[in-house]
Amino acid sequence: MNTHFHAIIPAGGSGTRLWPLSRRATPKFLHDVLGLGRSLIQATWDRVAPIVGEDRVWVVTGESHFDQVAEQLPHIARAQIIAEPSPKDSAAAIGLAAMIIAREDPDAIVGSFSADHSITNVDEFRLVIDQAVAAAETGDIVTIGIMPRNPATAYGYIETGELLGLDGAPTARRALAFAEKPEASTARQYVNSGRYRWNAGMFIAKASSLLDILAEEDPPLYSGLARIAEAWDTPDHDEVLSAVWPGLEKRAIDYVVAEPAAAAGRVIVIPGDFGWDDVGDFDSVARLRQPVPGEPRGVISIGGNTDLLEVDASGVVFSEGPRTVAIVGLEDLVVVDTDDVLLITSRSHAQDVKKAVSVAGERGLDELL
Ligand SMILES: Nc1nc2c(ncn2[C@@H]2O[C@H](COP(=O)(O)OP(=O)(O)O[C@H]3O[C@H](CO)[C@@H](O)[C@H](O)[C@@H]3O)[C@@H](O)[C@H]2O)c(=O)[nH]1
Repeated sequence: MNTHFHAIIPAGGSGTRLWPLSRRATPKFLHDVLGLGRSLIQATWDRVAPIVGEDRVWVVTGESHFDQVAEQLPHIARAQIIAEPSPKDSAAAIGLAAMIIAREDPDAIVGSFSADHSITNVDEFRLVIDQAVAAAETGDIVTIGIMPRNPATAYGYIETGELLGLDGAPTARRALAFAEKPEASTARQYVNSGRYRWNAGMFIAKASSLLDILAEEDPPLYSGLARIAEAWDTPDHDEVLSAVWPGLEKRAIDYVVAEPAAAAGRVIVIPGDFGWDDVGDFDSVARLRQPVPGEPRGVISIGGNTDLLEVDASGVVFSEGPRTVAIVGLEDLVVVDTDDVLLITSRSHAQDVKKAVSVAGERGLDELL
């Protein structure tokens, strides 16, 4: 075990495509979306804590989710749950954690692992992360590239270049560029070329390298975070945080660190094929719950004490209540039954659920968001 390797789990995405299960007050990472008996953030902890050691796992989350995270992860030190006053996207979240870690451990290597992903082959994941840590010793930013299964438009793509022949990381390649969420036709070209991989949103790097790039690319964000990190364990914590945080720009780590580093030839990609999925929508939930890939079974029921009456039907039902749900003669249906919202859609429209959330927002139905 590399005793300088720390895991950062950013837990802040809104998960609107999994609404009304995922809400502002209880985002998707707090739910047992996959029916594993563990929420997505607990499953993330289960994967990364054995790799880095329990005392080197850090979570960055909204202030309002602090208690729920602490309750779900009883083995994390409360000082390692970094609470944000408001969402400022992944660059601020990961940057602040990296600064706080680097103050304690200047030789730290940090790896960011989303709180809401699914990985089915954990042994292979571990081997790939071991390679990533070895590659990070070069001082470059290391990312994981997943072999695309289809021309998805919900992911970023990484253009891969030559094999680097690194010690401890035999499959490492140079990453030439990132392309965030391309159009469908561009995504098809990428997949057909065989040179592109999905960006799994994992970045492994020396904290000092990551922070140097952040400082160069976005000086105001860097200096704001540096002020906060400096005051983190001091009596000035609250005052500095509330003075500086609201003014920070919302930017994703992909734009602030990964893309400029790739342009400077400083990103390494490790190919990873370990059953990765970002559990982005109900279609992916239904797929992940299939016992046999590609073979749909009847209706999958998750949560609650729901009795399910299914006749010639398939799809996925989430229910928080005791009501019986009957589905007759419908294929690939998605039903989510909560106290105040009933969502009915199909797996093929799963991406559009976020539009319902926008409509609810426009109508001022904030209590439903
Ligand atoms: N703490 C905190 N975390 C945040 C915030 N915003 C985003 N995050 C976290 O940062 C990670 C990525 O953010 P997303 O907003 O979910 O990114 P995305 O649109 O899915 O795209 C990224 O991930 C894809 C893979 O899932 C990539 O394919 C894509 O290129 C990109 O890296 C997630 O773990 C999310 O919880 C925030 O304000 N605060």
